[in-house]
Amino acid sequence: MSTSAFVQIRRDLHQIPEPGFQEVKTQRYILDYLNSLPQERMQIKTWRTGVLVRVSGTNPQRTIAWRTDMDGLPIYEETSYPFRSLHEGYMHACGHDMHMAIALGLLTHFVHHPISDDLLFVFQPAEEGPGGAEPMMQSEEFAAWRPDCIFALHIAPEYPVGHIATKPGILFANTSELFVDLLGKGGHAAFPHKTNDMVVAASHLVTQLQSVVARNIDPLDSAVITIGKIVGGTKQNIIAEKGRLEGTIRTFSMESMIRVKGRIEALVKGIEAGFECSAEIDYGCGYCQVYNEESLTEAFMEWVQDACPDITLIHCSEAMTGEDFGYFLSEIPGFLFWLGVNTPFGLHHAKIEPNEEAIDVAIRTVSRYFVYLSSQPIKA
Ligand SMILES: CC(=O)N[C@@H](CCC[C@H](N)C(=O)O)C(=O)O
Repeated sequence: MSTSAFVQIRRDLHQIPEPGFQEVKTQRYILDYLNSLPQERMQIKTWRTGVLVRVSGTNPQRTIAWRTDMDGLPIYEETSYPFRSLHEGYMHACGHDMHMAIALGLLTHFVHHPISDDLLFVFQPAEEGPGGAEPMMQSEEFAAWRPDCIFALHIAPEYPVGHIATKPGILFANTSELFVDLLGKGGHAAFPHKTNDMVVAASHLVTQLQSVVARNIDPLDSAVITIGKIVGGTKQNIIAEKGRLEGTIRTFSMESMIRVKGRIEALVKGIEAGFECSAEIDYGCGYCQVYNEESLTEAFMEWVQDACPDITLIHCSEAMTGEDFGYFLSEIPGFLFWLGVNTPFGLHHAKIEPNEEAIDVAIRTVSRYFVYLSSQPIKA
């Protein structure tokens, strides 16, 4: 199959972004594509809206896994693409369409050119939330095919095509979603003294939250609190009875995560007292850090340096991004790397247009890496 076929696959998938655990059309698309391939070496299972595909090797000593995420984001697309999202209000703005096309490209390559080891392709739902990796790992379907090592990539808008960036050890942060619901007393805009205004309370809370990272976390450690959504009120002359903040917390250490949550809880109590309202905190889903297994990552970086003259390797720093791929890495050795896609708009931006040439770069590099890895003795 030619490279442009996987660009077309990416475009097809780009048009049908779906929220976590609702990737029904995406799963159907993947299954239909798999049906078009020679079946002899493949075993296929579904798990919820995910797909697991085992490609048998010629003389397997181990199982090497490749994981892609599948879900889209609630964003109104603003790209210049003729193949824009057909699902209004949803967009593949985090590159999962690129990731899936790359995974299908790799899978197709190995169906036609098997290596000695078995391969497992993991199409995992709900990376953006509520998190598909952890329950998928606990599933019977995954357990029956549990791999010996696992790898993944994530597109990186800031790096040129042909650049790969990673590092041993921690690459992405621990995350926790954050939802705060405030309940006060609504009323007429002209009589604020008879109400408890939750727009004002929510505004104070957003401002106070800015002090947590600045004043409660060791400056040599890192943490982020982002409030990405604030909801409150119904009309310009009605005082809002309810307010809601939706955000996310990122930390490198679990100690900082506990500290941040403790401070948020204290500030929310202060808001309850100060604004005579009640509040509820919900931490939604949380992901553990992405920790790249040191020896495999170092060996991969050396291999890229020595064997891939077409690739520029970047030794990057860790980032405050989250990824539930961290759950796989908490039990199975492997790593994640950034793949340069050279676009001025960042991840989660309505205008992001990753350079599709990166699809071929990734298929070429990872397929060569798996051939290399499969030729290496298994370490005791
Ligand atoms: C790669 C990436 O952008 N991942 C997401 C993961 C989000 C997890 C969860 N919904 C949260 O917001 O905490 C990210 O935002 O880093």
